[in-house]
Formats: sequence, structure tokens, C-alpha cells
Amino acid sequence: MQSAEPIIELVGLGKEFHTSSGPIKALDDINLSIGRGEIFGIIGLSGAGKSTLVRCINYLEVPTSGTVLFENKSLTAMRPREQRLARQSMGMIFQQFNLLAQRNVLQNVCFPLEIAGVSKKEAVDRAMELLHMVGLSDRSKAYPSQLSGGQKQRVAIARALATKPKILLCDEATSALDPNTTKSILGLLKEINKTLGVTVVVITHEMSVIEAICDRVAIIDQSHIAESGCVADIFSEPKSKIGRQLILGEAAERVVQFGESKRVRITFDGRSSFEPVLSNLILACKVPVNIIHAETKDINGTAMGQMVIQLPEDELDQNRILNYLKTAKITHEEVKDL
Ligand SMILES: Nc1ncnc2c1ncn2[C@@H]1O[C@H](COP(=O)(O)OP(=O)(O)OP(=O)(O)O)[C@@H](O)[C@H]1O
Repeated sequence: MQSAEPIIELVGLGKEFHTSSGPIKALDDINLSIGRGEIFGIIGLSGAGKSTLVRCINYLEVPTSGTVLFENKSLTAMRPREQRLARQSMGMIFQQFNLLAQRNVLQNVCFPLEIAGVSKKEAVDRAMELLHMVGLSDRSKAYPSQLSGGQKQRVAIARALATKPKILLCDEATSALDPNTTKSILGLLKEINKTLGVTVVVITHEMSVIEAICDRVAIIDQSHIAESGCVADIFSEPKSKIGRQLILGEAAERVVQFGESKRVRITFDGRSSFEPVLSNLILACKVPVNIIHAETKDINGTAMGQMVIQLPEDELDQNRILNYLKTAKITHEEVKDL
């Protein structure tokens, strides 16, 4: 679901670190395009290069080869002032929140505005507006140590949005949070994307995070992009070995046979298209399905239409999928012919 216009393009991007024990190639020939207004996920195992990749996007790390294009312009080729403005257009949040402990919530959110030379009154007004948006206007005088993890991340989000960035980079932003708090922070990111039109780039090692909010995803493995595409496509038919491992877990090692097995028609009858039915099914059942036919439309954020999927030959797998469809109240029926 990439919009026509890319906001970020990575072309042949590479990053090498020089350490006492020799060079480490953290990124090698990365090519990616992130569309304006989308929520783009980057997933991989520990050490795959995720953090380095996101830090190269905003030049917290300067790539050793290749190009980062922001709105079609190379960051390297920009003049210093232009590059500063481009980097200011990219807010960032982190796993450990990175709030300033000696400053209260309001002062934390005002901080980037002070650096940008915004007047005190204007900064306070903007910060209060953002704190209201993240649901913390009543905690403006609190210090970070007095907040829960979820509240700290909300402050960090407000701070990252203070200078009205076009992109929000999220580096494992929910990895230190419990499942419920994770859900609420992901909900907030989705809302920010929708209401402010901010492009969101999410780095994570958790498939559930990708599944919850991302439109498209790139899987990174050992410094390379293993595959990328729409979340529903990658989840239903992961092509790379690492993709199969991440999505199907142990089941990836199994050879799943389809043959002439059962086919099921799923009808999308108004269920929100933001709820990735097929991805949820595959994650829950840990087994792939074949998409035989799909005719779905997104009408004002609602999925309409139908899809015919073929179930694996194994009866246990079939039952698991049929049970899932039933429990999740997804309209479906077995079909003999297409
Ligand atoms: N500043 C650095 N100096 C030397 N090596 C580095 C540096 N930063 C990252 N690396 C190395 O680059 C590789 C990729 O690291 P990176 O932190 O990007 O991975 P990651 O996918 O984010 O992992 P994790 O999820 O564990 O944080 C690793 O081998 C790491 O040791």
C-alpha cells in the first residue's frame, strides 16, 4: 500500500564499523522506498542491523556507502542548513525513552523547541497541545522518574513531534513495555499517522508489532534486506528463509503440502481493512495458506469483497484454520469450484 510518492529512499546503502577486532559490515546494499504517509516496519533478529538502518535514515549514523534520499534529495548532497532541516523533519523515539531526568514532562517536550529557537510561550503552547494529544496534559509538572514506562514513551512521542516532523522513527519503541501498554502505544502511533499524516517507520523484532500497525514491511537479515512488501502478502507467503522463520516459527521447517486440498471463501463484509485477517490467521495457526483468488476493495478504510484460500492437506492444519475463522467470526464457506 505504498503511496505513489516516496518520502525516504535508501539506495545501495551500506554501513561499516571499524573496531579493534576488524571491520563489521552492519548494512550491505540496502535498497528501500518508504512512501509518504505509510507505516513501514523493519523487522529482524538481534544484530541483523535494524538500529543501524534506522539511525542511517536520519544520519545519526552516516552511511559509508550509498545514498539516503529525503523527498528526492540526497542527504549527503545537501548543504549543512538544508541537511539540518531535513534531519529536523525526522523525529525519533527509543526503547529506553531517553528523557532528560532533570527536566519535568513539559520541559522535556519544550527542549527541541528551545534548540530550534522557538519563543518560550510558543514552545509551552505547542508542548501542552502535544501533551493533550498523548493524554498527559495533567502530568506536565511530573518528572520522568514519576511516570510509568508507557507514560514515558508518550512524553517521548510528544517530544519527537514537537518540531512537526514529517517522519517518526521508532527504534524498538515498545520492547520495554508490557503487552497492554504496547497496544496503547501502537494505537497512539496509528492515530498520529492518521490524524497528522506523519510517516511512521517502526523497527522491531516482534511480528505482532508489524501485524498490529504496519502497511508494509522489510525483513532484514545479516545486514541485507531478505524481502519486503505488503504485510498481508509477506505474512501469507513469506519467501525468504528468515521470513518463514519469523512468521511461522518452528512450523517453517515443515514441508506443507497443498495438492487438491480444501478451499474456503472468506467474505469481507465491512470488517475494518486495518485488521489484517489473513496475517492474523497465519500467525495464530502457524501454517501458510495459498491465496487462489482475491477480490477485495478498501472502501473508506473498510474491507469489502472476498478471497478464496486453499488450506494445507494436513487435516489438523485445516481444523486449526477453520476453528480460527469460526472463533474470529470471519464469514467463510467451503467452496468446491472457484
Ligand atoms: N557503534 C558500533 N560499533 C561497532 N559495531 C557496531 C556498532 N553499532 C552496531 N554495530 C554492529 O553492527 C551490527 C548490527 O547492529 P544493530 O544494533 O544495527 O542490530 P539490531 O538488529 O538493531 O540488533 P538489536 O535488536 O540487538 O539491537 C552488529 O553486529 C553490531 O555489533
